[in-house]
Amino acid sequence: MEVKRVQTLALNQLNELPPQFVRPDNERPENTKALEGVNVPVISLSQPHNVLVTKITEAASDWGFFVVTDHDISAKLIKNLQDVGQEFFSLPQKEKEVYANDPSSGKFDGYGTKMTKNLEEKVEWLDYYFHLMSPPSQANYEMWPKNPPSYRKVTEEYNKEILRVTNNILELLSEGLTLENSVLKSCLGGDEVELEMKINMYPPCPQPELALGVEPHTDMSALTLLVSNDVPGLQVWKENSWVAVNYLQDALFVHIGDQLEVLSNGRYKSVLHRSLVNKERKRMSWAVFVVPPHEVMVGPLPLLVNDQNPSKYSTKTYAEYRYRKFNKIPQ
Ligand SMILES: O=C(O)CCC(=O)C(=O)O
Ligand SMILES: [Fe+2]
Repeated sequence: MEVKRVQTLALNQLNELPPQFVRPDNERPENTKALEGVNVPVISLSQPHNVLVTKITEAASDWGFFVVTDHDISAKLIKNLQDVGQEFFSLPQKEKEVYANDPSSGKFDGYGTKMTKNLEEKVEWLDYYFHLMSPPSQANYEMWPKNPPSYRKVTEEYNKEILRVTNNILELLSEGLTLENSVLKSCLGGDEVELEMKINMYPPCPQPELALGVEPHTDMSALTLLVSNDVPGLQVWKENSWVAVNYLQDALFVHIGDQLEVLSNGRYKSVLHRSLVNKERKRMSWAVFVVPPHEVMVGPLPLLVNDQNPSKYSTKTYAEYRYRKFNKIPQ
C-alpha cells in the first residue's frame, strides 16, 4: 500500500494542518506548555569518578534523563552523521521509497511513516529511518541507505563511538546501584547488546501548536542516546509538567528506557517524553536505542529485590516485552 509521507505533504505549503494530525485539546502543545525556568541535568563525563557516579545516579532516579557533555565523540563525526542523514532525506522521493519498511508485516528496518491504526489515533508529524547498527554480525546492510555513498562508513564510525559511551554510562549506572560495573551490560547480552539507529525527520509544520512530532511515550530500550540538529523540540515529563530540553551543541541526550527501569526494580525511571515541531524549520534527531537481544530475559536484578523492596516488575524476554508494548498489552 502506498504511504503518504509527511515530508511530501509539507512540500504543499499547506496553511492548515490536515485533520489527522490535529491533536485533541488536552494533548496540544498550546494547552500543555513546558515549565519555565526548570532545566534538565547536564553532566560532563570528564569530572571526578565519584562525583560522576553520584550525579548520573541522581539524574537517572529523579529524571530518567540527562544531557551528557565531554563524551569525546568528535564534533566532526556528529556533523558527518547529520550530513549523511540530511542528504538521505533530501533524495528524490522515489529513491527513498526503495527502502520503505512495513511494520505491519514485521519489516521494521527502513524508511517509514507511522500511520493510524484506528479512527481516534492521531498521526505524528514525522518520517523516520530505522535500522540495526550493532552488533555488525546482525546488521542488514542491504537496508542501510546506499546514498549518500558515505552513509555506511560514517554510521559505522558513529556506532563504535556510541558503543564506547554506552559502555561507560552502563558502568556508571551499575556502580550507582552498588553493583559490579559490568552487571548492567551483561544483563543486556554483553557483547551481543544491540544498537538501533532511528533518524527522525520532522518537516516544517503549518500549525505546530496543534500537532506533535512524537507523542508522549517511554522508550522500550535500556538507554537511548540522541543528538539533534539545532532546532529544539524535545520535552521530558517531570513532576506533572513538561520540561523543554534546550539545544546544546554536540551534547548527547540520554534517556533511561523501560529495560533499565525494570532491571533496577524502579530505582531508575524510564522517562516520559515527547517532541514538538516547528513552523519554519525542519527538526531532525538521531536516536540510538540500546536494547538486549530478543531472547534475553529481563527482570528486576535479584540483588536489588528483598523484603523491603519487593519485585515490581515481571520477568520476560525482550521479545515478549516488545510485542506487548507494540500491541498495547499491559506488561
Ligand atoms: O526527536 C526527539 O528528540 C525524540 C525522538 C524520540 O523520542 C524517539 O524517537 O523515540
Ligand atoms: Fe523516544
